[in-house]
Amino acid sequence: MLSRTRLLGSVSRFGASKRFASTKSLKETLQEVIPAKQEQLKKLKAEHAQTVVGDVKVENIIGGMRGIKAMLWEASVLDPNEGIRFHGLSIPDCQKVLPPAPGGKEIIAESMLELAEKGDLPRFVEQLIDSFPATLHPMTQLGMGVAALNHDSLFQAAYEKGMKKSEYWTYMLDDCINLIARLPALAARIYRNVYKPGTPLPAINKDLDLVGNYSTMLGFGDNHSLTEYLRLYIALHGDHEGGNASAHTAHLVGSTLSDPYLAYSAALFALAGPLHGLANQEVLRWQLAMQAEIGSDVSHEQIKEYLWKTLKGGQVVPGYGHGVLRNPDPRFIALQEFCDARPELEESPIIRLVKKTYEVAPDVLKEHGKTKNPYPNVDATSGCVLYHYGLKEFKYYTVIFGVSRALGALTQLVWSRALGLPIERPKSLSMDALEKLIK
Ligand SMILES: CC(=O)SCCNC(=O)CCNC(=O)[C@H](O)C(C)(C)COP(=O)(O)OP(=O)(O)OC[C@H]1O[C@@H](n2cnc3c(N)ncnc32)[C@H](O)[C@@H]1OP(=O)(O)O
Ligand SMILES: O=C([O-])CC(=O)C(=O)O
Repeated sequence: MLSRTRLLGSVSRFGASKRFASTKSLKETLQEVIPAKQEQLKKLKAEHAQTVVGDVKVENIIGGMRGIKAMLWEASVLDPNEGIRFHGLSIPDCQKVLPPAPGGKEIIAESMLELAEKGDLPRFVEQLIDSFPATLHPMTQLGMGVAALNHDSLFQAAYEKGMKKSEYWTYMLDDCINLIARLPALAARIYRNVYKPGTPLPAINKDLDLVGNYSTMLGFGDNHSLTEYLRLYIALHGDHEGGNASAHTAHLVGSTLSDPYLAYSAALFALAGPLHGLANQEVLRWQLAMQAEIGSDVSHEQIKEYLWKTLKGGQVVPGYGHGVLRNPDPRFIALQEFCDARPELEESPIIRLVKKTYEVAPDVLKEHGKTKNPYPNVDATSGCVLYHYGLKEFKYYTVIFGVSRALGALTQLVWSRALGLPIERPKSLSMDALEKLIK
């Protein structure tokens, strides 16, 4: 059962306007707010179906659809200069209004959904994960585990029985909550198998928040600093409007009425690319290689040289640049503030190196002259704090991102089904057809 008494942030994330404790379940709250959203969509269709809101240029077609306004996404909107807003709230706003876990200070992603009660994995999924070789990348394991959870999809079962379109969202919501609840056990099992084989996995503690449980199952339950950092990390990575590669993949696959397990599994494989979520693994690998080559106590000049070596080698500087943002990512700033507030992090060699890199990289990238955004994104710093606090296996970092991104991508799947959005199917063109169109 979902909590009837403590629904603050979860209600906010799913789009209701209330930001105070509610006695209603999430489903009851959604039942109340969905009709108004459906009405809003109906009105938009009836009154503005032909209103033009942007142009499509050839550069958009050949440039990965960058800049085209082409998706509905309810939970968050990204401004190129200010960064992400969740239901209108910036990251500092969220830090003011969302509650922490008991005994903690950082905001928690789910803010009180009692997910722990639903968090255990089916035995066959545990066996499946245990059968993978430790050499299989943790993200591959996560995607396969999530896909296998569709064995128990309520949405798929109800579809087979012939549910009505108006009922889609309720089954979708149940599946999405179950998936969010099960992700920590799945992700922690992968970590245990790959990096700590043979160690026991603690049972889920029904009195702990989602991330508190995740941290405990990872074996870091006594590490209060890391647990608090994970809470902030998972809250910040939850959503980044709809067009990013992982969220968009979930949306596309979900639009075929695939169940949320399949849709989110697909999203995870998009997140696993080095230009997207895997960049947090790449950043640490790159910063450690820099440290190994030039040391930790280095000058700006030495870092500049290393940056140029990377660029001249034809590689991207991981953690810098963005498809939409044109300023330093406010998630990067929030994580830097976390570091600045803790003396042990200020002293950490890897964190100092990341910070020093930030002091010179934008100017080097400007001089290099290619990237539209020479500033750091969230991945520039997210891994180094994990590393400092003892979670050193950086091939695992994108799994933590994957636990988080479910919050936004799955929220939208519920909205998409509640609003009856259609299958996604943009028009493609060959180069010949494009040239004909230009003429
Ligand atoms: C959570 C996230 O997903 S945040 C993003 C994480 N990814 C990274 O940090 C990887 C490094 N960054 C990048 O590769 C890019 O900036 C991306 C993928 C994030 C955005 O890509 P785009 O929108 O295509 O960026 P942009 O339009 O600025 O690219 C123009 C050129 O600059 C280059 N460029 C962009 N960022 C960088 C960078 N960090 N280092 C070097 N070159 C860069 C591009 O590769 C491209 O080169 P090309 O013309 O030879 O193809
Ligand atoms: O918005 C993007 O394209 C990439 C990103 O930062 C995210 O998905 O968090």
